[in-house]
Amino acid sequence: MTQQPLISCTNLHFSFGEEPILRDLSFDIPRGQHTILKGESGAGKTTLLKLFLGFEKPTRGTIRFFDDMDTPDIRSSSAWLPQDLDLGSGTVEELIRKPFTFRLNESNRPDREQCLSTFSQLGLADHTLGKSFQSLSTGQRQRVGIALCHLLDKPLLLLDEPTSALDSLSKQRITNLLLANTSKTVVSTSHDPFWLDHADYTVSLD
Ligand SMILES: Nc1ncnc2c1ncn2[C@@H]1O[C@H](COP(=O)(O)OP(=O)(O)OP(=O)(O)O)[C@@H](O)[C@H]1O
Repeated sequence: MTQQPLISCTNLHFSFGEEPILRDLSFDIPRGQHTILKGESGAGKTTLLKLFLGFEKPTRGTIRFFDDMDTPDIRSSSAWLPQDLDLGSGTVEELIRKPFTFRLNESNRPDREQCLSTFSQLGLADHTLGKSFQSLSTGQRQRVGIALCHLLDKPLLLLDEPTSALDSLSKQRITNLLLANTSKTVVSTSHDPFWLDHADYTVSLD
């Protein structure tokens, strides 16, 4: 029996003003799999993730979330890694603890050992926790964001170009951390041949 998808898009259109971005897209996001949205720069990959998150609304067509993934709830059920993540000012530890102060995430609040273990799996030194987030390199910021997505432990991960600033060892580490868990649905955008090799499905926006 074919499993019900987690997200289903039907005849999806999206325009910014007069500028059409997405035209008549229909596809499913299968649960427990890694789907990559691919397409040339400007094709609308980030925009599609924002439509999933409800930050933008389709001009026409529908996005249907199954099970507990109702549209108003999508942000509670997902961890989002934006491109060029900026968590603000403060130490890495202060900033990654912040989302766990919300009632929604309280039950997943990690202890220091869990934070350090996740950091270590991503090749981030222990002392990174005490550093100012603003002082980190782009690749370190990206890995801190990935650590946070992992620690939030949500059923859906929405990752915008998660490997764009990373070397091959870091890419492998992310693959091991995020893609080994088949209970999670991962949707990412990418141009990266290494990451594209780790897709179960791809959706082309070209
Ligand atoms: N807020 C906005 N207002 C108007 N146009 C926008 C806005 N955000 C994005 N666009 C336009 O929508 C198009 C798609 O942008 P998007 O960021 O989704 O592309 P992308 O496929 O993720 O590109 P890249 O691979 O370069 O990150 C681009 O032409 C962009 O200029």
